[in-house]
Amino acid sequence: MTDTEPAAPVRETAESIATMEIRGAATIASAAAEALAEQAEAAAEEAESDPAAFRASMRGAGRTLRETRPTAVSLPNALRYVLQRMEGDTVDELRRSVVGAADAFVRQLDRAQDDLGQVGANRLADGDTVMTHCHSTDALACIEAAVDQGKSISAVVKETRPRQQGHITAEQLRDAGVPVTLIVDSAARRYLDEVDHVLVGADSIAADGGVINKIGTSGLAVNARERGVPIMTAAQTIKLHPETLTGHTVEIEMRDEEEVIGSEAREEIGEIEVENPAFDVTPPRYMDAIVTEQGQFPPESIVTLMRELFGEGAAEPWAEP
Ligand SMILES: O=P(O)(O)OC[C@H]1O[C@H](OP(=O)(O)O)[C@H](O)[C@@H]1O
Repeated sequence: MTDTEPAAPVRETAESIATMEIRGAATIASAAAEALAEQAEAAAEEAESDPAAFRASMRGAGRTLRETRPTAVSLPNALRYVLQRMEGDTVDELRRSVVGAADAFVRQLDRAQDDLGQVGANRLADGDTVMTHCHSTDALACIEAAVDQGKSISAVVKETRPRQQGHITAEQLRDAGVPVTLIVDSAARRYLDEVDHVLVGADSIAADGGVINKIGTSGLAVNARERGVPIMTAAQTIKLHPETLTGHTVEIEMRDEEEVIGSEAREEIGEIEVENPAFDVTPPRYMDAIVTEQGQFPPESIVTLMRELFGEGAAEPWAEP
């Protein structure tokens, strides 16, 4: 480990996030916090009695993790939570503060998901069918809580091209005892007449209530509105994007074309332009509710909660001083 190179656990976590072996906004946040805790242990040995070296090493790890994927704000919010709580005069004090903050962050994340699951479950009635998009642990928490409340829930699960995270959703819902019908994305509108709710997660929520989620969410939301089917986003407050309070937009990740068109098909078709945006923005007017651990909000009012939680702005404690 050198000044610029973080310890192995951070490098491995960063690589796994970039390749989407670790994916899903909440899971990414929790993996990043845990990697910082491991970095703190390694840096404490390396830095011995040099607090400045320890701090520099933690900032470097933060930068490596931050650079993996751009859209899910839960990642920088996790790094902020942990690194802003790094305090102490000695390396050992600094180490303990980082490990403690990372641990508190992960516990808070789990609790928030349980709490928002209860709120989301209250919106679902016994006998309801829910349509899902992609794979969101926050969204699944709502269905699982409804099932725990004794409600009978069925699901229509969109496969979610190009990475087909819908398969994970289908498997997990089936294992939770929820009858599942898997459909291709383009069949969604046809099935909207058969569902009572659309339920999606979020990677980021903007100050105007726009929901940034897996590509295809905005089209689904417009169709749901046209069919009169309510659509909700399940999102812990770590998905609130503080930079949008000051007018910044959320960067949409563009992924490799290989996810859209494999090498064989590419060879057959020949030269052709391919684009692969991973996310899109659903305007607040097409979303009925944002369900968080602090209750449900009309999208347009989420800015109030955002100011309360992130009003001090979007610090970058991983930046070089
Ligand atoms: O935090 P949870 O609710 O688990 O997931 C939130 C969102 O993260 C995922 O992104 P990706 O699959 O990492 O690109 C999906 O867009 C999902 O809706």
